Amino acid sequence: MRNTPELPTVAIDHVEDPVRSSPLAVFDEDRTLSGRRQDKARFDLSARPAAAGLEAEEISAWFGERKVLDRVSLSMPAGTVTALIGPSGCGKSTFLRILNRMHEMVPSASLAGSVRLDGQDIYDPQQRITAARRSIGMVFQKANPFPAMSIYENTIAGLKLSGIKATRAEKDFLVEDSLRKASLWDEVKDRLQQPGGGLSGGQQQRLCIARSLAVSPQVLLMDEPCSALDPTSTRRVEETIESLRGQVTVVIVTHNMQQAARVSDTCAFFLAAQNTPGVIVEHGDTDAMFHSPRDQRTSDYVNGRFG
Ligand SMILES: Nc1ncnc2c1ncn2[C@@H]1O[C@H](COP(=O)(O)OP(=O)(O)OP(=O)(O)O)[C@@H](O)[C@H]1O
Repeated sequence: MRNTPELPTVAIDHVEDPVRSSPLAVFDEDRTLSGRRQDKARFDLSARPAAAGLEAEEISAWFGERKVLDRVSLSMPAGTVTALIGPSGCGKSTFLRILNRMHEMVPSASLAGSVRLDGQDIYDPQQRITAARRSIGMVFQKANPFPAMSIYENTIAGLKLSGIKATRAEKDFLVEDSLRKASLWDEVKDRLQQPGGGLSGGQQQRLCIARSLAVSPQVLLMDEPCSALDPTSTRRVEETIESLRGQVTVVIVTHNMQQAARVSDTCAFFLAAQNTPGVIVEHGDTDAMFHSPRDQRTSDYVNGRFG
């Protein structure tokens, strides 16, 4: 990966109204003393959206003049886990960042093609960037909790940034629920007010997953989330992915073939031949990709013969 920015998963673009675009907010009609109507945002757990399918169609990407992806199409069905595999530099992370509009944050970057979330083009000019980023969360290779913020506040940081009001009981519920889903609750339940930066690397990564889950994403993108973790932490993250199946659509970039085989339903093998942009050589059912690939290059890669 190159030096693209590592942002919190809940980056907010202040030009837009973050409350209006939040999937967790409902609006109560309220009247001020002068009789003027005003809407008040409040937290509503029942408003949590279901997993959504992602369809990438004919995606090409450039950094300056250099084309790094060429007409890549991939369907990521709702509630499934898709692994993106392939040698270094073939465009997996670039593709992942295109799925939640992070690629466009790199000044020289451009792209062509479309990404549809439940049929809606996230690049449609009518669509808000913040809405796309909130529905499509991201976890990075390097854990990035807010170090001085408590574990409790870290978990619900997205709620706060969205300006959504929640009662103490609702926040407590969300903190526990998100930390449980991220397989971290038992380890931190007695020290929720301690700083997130005081956790181990593996725990920090799971805290970041909990923070992403707390804003109820429909899709969770994970860019080599275990590459800096020990085997135990890796197993916990994989358990989390397993438990999210059906509830959230997960797309994970991994260099670990055993991990791809363990966690994913479908796999996409990316490859960039010398001086050419990355393409998907083969994609399909993970079992088939590992045991009876159609393309010799896929067979060579999954069996460790190159890359
Ligand atoms: N910010 C950037 N500016 C210029 N070129 C970039 C930038 N980020 C990535 N690239 C280039 O785009 C190509 C694809 O990079 P990308 O990080 O998407 O590949 P990758 O398959 O995820 O690699 P890795 O597995 O090593 O993370 C590479 O040639 C890389 O050098």
